[in-house]
Amino acid sequence: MTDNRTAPGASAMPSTSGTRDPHAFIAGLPKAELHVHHVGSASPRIVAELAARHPDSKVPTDPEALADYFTFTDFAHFIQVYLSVVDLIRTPEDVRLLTFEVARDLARQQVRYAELTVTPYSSTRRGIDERAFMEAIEDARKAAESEFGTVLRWCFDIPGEAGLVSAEETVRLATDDRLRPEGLVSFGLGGPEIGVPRPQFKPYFDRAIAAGLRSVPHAGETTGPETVWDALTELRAERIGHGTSSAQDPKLLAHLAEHRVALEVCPTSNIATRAVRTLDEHPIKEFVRAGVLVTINSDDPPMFGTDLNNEYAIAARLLDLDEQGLAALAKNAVAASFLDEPGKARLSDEIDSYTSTWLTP
Ligand SMILES: O=C(O)c1cccc(C(=O)CC[C@H]2O[C@@H](n3cnc4c(=O)[nH]cnc43)[C@H](O)[C@@H]2O)c1
Ligand SMILES: [Zn+2]
Repeated sequence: MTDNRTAPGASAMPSTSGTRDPHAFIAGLPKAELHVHHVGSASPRIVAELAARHPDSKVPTDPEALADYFTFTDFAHFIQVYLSVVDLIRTPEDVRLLTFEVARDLARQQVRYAELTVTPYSSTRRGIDERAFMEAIEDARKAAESEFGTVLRWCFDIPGEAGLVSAEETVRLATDDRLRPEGLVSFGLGGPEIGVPRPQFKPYFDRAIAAGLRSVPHAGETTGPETVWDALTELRAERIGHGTSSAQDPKLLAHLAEHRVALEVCPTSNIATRAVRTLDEHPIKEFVRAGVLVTINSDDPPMFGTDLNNEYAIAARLLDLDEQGLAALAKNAVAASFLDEPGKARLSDEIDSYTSTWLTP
């Protein structure tokens, strides 16, 4: 096991099962977020502002009503609600507002670097001009970096259930040199997995990879480990979104560990969409035990009533981590990110120096 993987119990510091409360440490810990959706990050504050611009929307704006609205019966219900929030984003100015405000919320949690999953198809098909869409996200990315110091990068994902038309549109937007945004680093696949086999997307991933993008599909969130194998062999995945069901296949876990294919684990999301019954049944421990590179992420934080700091606190409890263990987890995300090597070294050093200052009496 390399030193940037979490190894519960490997650290000399007292664990979170002792008296230490990890929340303050986590709040200040510099972090990278690798699995967080653009629209799924719209906080009640952002939703309220968008809904005020478009009062015909059925999305409630009162925070209490919104909490009820964001309670899901299953994954299909989650997607239905998700798409109602997508319907609130109608103009390039809405896109810019959403992106900039999402960056503000990330920066407040000491997220220094985030790969934000954006679904351009959902916006262009609703009539937003493609060039204006790209300009809006890029403009917000640059403004956020200079105002908050948080670096954003994009993952363009295919909304799988919308079919191959959406795959064609997404790969076109991602690879056309006149449109492709500077911040784009990866290509993904989201939405439901049941009835949406991964192999059909191979030609689109091949084109994206040929254009220099990294492959990060969702897989094994709501279907079995065979979907994760498909993502690896057909879509050449370098990281897996969720990958929860990998725990059912020891050979798969060994493969992920050997090839350093990181899992983007989002514990609260898995409970909210009913992919996993309870947090205590979450397979994160099995992943770590098998030597898989585990990263902690928030997915659609306001929709799931969480944020990245809370996901780290959950991981600390499930994995019995102390400060060193949490820092190792944060460094896993840096290692698995698509930052360049100097960027990775800087952020890892920042995590180390924060941790040693914190632990110095
Ligand atoms: O935009 C459309 O018109 C459209 C039409 C048909 C189907 C879809 C989708 O399936 C959109 C799904 C949307 O969900 C996003 N997302 C957010 N969180 C997750 C997750 O945990 N697992 C999978 N997908 C997720 C994803 O980025 C898609 O954009 C859209
Ligand atoms: Zn996701």
